[in-house]
Amino acid sequence: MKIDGTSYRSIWLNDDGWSVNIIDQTRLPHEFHVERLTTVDQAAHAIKAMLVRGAPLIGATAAYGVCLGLRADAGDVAFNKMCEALIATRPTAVNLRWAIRAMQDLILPLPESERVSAAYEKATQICDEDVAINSAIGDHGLGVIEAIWEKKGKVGPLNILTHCNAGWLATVDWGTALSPIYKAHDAGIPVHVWVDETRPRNQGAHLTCWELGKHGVEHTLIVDNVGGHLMQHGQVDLCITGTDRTTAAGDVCNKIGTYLKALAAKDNNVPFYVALPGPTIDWEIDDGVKDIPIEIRDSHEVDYIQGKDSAGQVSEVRILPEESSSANYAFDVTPACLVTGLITERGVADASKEGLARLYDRLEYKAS
Ligand SMILES: CSC[C@H]1O[C@H](OP(=O)(O)O)[C@H](O)[C@@H]1O
Repeated sequence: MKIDGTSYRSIWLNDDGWSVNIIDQTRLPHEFHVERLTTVDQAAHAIKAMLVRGAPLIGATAAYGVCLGLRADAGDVAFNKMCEALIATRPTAVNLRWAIRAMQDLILPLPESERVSAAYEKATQICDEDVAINSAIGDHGLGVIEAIWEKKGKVGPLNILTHCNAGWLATVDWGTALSPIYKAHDAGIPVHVWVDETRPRNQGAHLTCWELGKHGVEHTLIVDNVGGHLMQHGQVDLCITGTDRTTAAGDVCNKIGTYLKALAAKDNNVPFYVALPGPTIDWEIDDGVKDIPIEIRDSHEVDYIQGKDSAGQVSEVRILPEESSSANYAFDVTPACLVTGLITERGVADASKEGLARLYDRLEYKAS
């Protein structure tokens, strides 16, 4: 996507052909900083500390992390060790496991002399495929938006609520939940986005607002608990969120608070769509609440909030008493029954085993 007229992806190879550039998302929106990764440990840290985040981008960063690690040591022992270290960075987004498995399937049968070049080719392919997938999600999501816009009598603006950041910063480009919004904006539909700030790391305030602003999309930041009120008063025409892992039965794991938004949407008959790239589907499980590991992150993220003060200095301040403790659950699971539809690169699927199996030619999976 464009930043002040310059096109960027969220991750890209340097001119040296081997080191990897990322946008350090922990510094946005107040500072745009490009971080250069030269080792697998730096890639692992970037994922764990959320310099990069978002399921597809986590997968892409892990794939390039393998490339960087193989440059240092292409032997089996080192390779298996780096794969374990990358997998251990964050437990919920399935793209991380998928990307590492793809690299293992590719690399292990190869002689050491061929591993580095093959890994870079695969990592580049993963990134390019992600961009194509997300653009296609945007096209199919545009159809959903156009239908709701039509039904509304094309009386603007079309109010869309989103949670966290599932924009181009969460992927290599285009984004998932925001891709249909960008396409609708570019098609001249007057979209307005309610942006959940998304405590505790405020990906909505820091990242989604920044992205939408750079693309000229009208938006309003809201605190996380406002969404239900807006829906009760007819101020939300549809919700679109991302997902970090969706089960074969259509249960959706996404940033903490998504489930509550889906409940409010159901109660107010507001369409609740999830933008879902194929690599984010976990075909090995059906029950998301039971089987998806929910990341519990350091309480520091809850206890402190980051911002820029009136002197223009970026710092963080503690928001609770020293003697109080906090809990930091990073994701929750929205059962398929609360999801209106899954917007994928192949089309819009019902949030069901049958819906996904049909769309992904896996009809041998019988609805359980
Ligand atoms: C397209 S994946 C976006 C997804 O990832 C976010 O989680 P995190 O920022 O912790 O990586 C959030 O769940 C978004 O919906």
